[in-house]
Amino acid sequence: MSVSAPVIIRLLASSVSVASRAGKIVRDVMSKGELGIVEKGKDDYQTEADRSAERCIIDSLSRQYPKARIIGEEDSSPNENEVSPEWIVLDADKEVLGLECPASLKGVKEEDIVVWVDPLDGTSEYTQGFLEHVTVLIGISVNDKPVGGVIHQPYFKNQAGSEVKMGRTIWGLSEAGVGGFTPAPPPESIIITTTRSHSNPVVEKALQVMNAAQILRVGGAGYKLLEGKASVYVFASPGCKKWDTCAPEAVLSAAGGKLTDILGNFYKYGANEPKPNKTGVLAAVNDELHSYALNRIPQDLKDALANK
Ligand SMILES: Nc1ncnc2c1ncn2[C@@H]1O[C@H](COP(=O)(O)O)[C@@H](O)[C@H]1OP(=O)(O)O
Ligand SMILES: [Mg+2]
Ligand SMILES: [Mg+2]
Ligand SMILES: [Mg+2]
Repeated sequence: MSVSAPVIIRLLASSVSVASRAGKIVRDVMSKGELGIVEKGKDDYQTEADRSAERCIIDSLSRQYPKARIIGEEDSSPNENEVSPEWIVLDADKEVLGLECPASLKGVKEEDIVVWVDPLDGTSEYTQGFLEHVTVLIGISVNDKPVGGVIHQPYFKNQAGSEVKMGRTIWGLSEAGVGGFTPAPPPESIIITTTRSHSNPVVEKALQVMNAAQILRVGGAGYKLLEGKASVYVFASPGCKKWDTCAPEAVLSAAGGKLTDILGNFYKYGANEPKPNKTGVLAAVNDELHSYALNRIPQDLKDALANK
C-alpha cells in the first residue's frame, strides 16, 4: 500500500477491501445454516454473521489505524469471538488508493477520524431470507461529518457470461464522487422507500402526506439507497443508529443527495454523540426532493418526534 497517500484515502481503500471479506462471512454463515440468532431488544436481532463480520472489520481496521476511533454496532468482544487469521484483511483497493484526495481532506489525521461500522445492515431481512436487502456498512467521519462511505452488497449478482459472481462494493468520498455503481437518474414521479420491518402509525402518517406514486418497503438503511428506484427515503421514527446512516449519508452526499433527520437537521457523527438517530431519517437524491419531502411532513409530527 502506498504510505504516501493521505490517511483518509488509505482508510477508505482498506474499508473497501475488508467490506468484501465481511460480505463473504455473511454468505458463509447463511450457507452453513447456523445463524445463532440473539434477540437484543424488540424487533432487534443479532446473528453469528453480525458478530463475525464485525470482528473481521474492526480487527482489520484497528490494526492498521490504531489511532482512529472505530465504533461497531455489535458487542463482540475478541475473547468471546476468536478472530480467525483469515478474517484479517490488510489489502487496500487499488482504484480508491489512486484517487486524488480532495484538498479539504488532505490534512486529516488518523486521530481525527471516527469510523461507524454496521457489519450487517438488514438483519431482520437476513433472517427472513430477503438476502438482497443485506449490506455491510463502513462510514468514515471527520469533524462530525460523514466524508467517506462503503456499502457492500454480499448478495448482488454480477453476471459475467454464464458465470455469476456474488457481491459488489460501492464507495463515496466527499468532493471526489462515488464508485462501484452509477447512480440512476431520479424517476419522473415521486417514489419513496421506507422500512419493511420497523413500521408504526407515525411512520405511516409521514408516508401518506408525501403524495407518492409508489412506496417501496425494503430492509436496511444501506439497501434503500442502492435499490435505485426510489428518490426519497422517509422513516419518521427512532430505530436507526449512527452506524446505519454514516456510510449511506457519505455515499449519498458524494453523489449530490442529502440525508438529515425528519426535522431537516444533519446528524453529528463524533465519537461521543448519542448512537440513536432519535428524530428519524429523511434522505433524497437531490436538495429539491429533500425540501419537497421536508415541507410535506406536518409540524405536529416533527414536534412529536423531537419531544419524544
Ligand atoms: N427499531 C429498530 N431496532 C433496531 N434496529 C433498527 C430499528 N429500526 C431500524 N433499525 C436499523 O436500521 C436499519 C434500517 O431500518 P429498516 O430496515 O427498518 O428500514 C435496520 O436494518 C436496522 O439495522 P440492523 O439490521 O443493522 O440492525
Ligand atoms: Mg442490528
Ligand atoms: Mg443497520
Ligand atoms: Mg446491523
